[in-house]
Amino acid sequence: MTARLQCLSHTPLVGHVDPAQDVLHEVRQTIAEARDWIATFDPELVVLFSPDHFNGFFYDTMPPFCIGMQAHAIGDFGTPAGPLNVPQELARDCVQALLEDGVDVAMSYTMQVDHGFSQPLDELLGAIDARPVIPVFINAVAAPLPTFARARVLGEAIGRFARSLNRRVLFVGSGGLSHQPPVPELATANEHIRDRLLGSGRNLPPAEREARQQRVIHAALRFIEDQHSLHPLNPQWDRHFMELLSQGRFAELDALRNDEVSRLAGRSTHEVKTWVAAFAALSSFGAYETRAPYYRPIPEWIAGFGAIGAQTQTGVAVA
Ligand SMILES: O=C(O)CCc1cccc(O)c1O
Ligand SMILES: [Fe+2]
Repeated sequence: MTARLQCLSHTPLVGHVDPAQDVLHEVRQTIAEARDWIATFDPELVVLFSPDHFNGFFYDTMPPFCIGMQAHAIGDFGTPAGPLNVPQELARDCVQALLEDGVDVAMSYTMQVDHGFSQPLDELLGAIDARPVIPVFINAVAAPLPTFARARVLGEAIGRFARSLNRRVLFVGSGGLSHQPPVPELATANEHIRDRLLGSGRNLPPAEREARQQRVIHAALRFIEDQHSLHPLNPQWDRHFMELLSQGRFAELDALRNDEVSRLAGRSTHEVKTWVAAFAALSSFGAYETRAPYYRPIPEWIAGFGAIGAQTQTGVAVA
């Protein structure tokens, strides 16, 4: 009964607006090393926690959390498109176990996902369908948002389910850290954007998809020149957050307030709830130790960019 964890920032700007060669190299090394570490573990099941960016989930019915029984990546920004390898029976068992455990989640048999899911699968496992994966969506952009405490509760319950399987399980958290790319908000949206956020954005016409991507690319180019053109990255907050996770300080993570986090580190920082859920899941297997922490603010990617691995402590029996 063993489990590992890998958390990793994502950014669709890779290959569109890249940092200097040495930074790029450093990030590639970090990811390559994590990929090898995962391959050595040879996980039989992956549980991937990720947000969405109004590509698969909209305000027509926006769940705080949703588990996919089947999922399809749209391939935004040139990320891999196509079906994920979701073990449907197992995903269904997971939903049932959560409901019986007192954690209500939504489910989807037609889950549409974006770079938040496809990028870590591709980078860490080699392809989006390389290994069986249960995709777990956490709403990180459509206010009002779930709390940090509920992300922790969700993670712990998924961890208990995973532990009952007696398989090698890898938990992955995708997104963060501090950042605020130009993701629209319902409160300030014009009529057209509002319509898109309410659900008509599910399958954007190609020209509008392209315009949307160009908007993000241009925001990144501008952000390199002026780091106040978007909410500034906050390395200090990011490092503190990674420290809390490393040390398993879940009470302090629970106490993080959504409005405060948005104010300090940017609205999309809520993506880090995927990290909280992943670490909470691992904590259900017992005490853990972290490995290979990486952090660097990368304005080219509009991201406080981080990575960290963790595994249950060797020699510590799980009760
Ligand atoms: O799809 C979008 O509009 C947002 C893209 C995006 C940009 C930078 C960092 C991210 O984490 C991210 O998701
Ligand atoms: Fe994101």
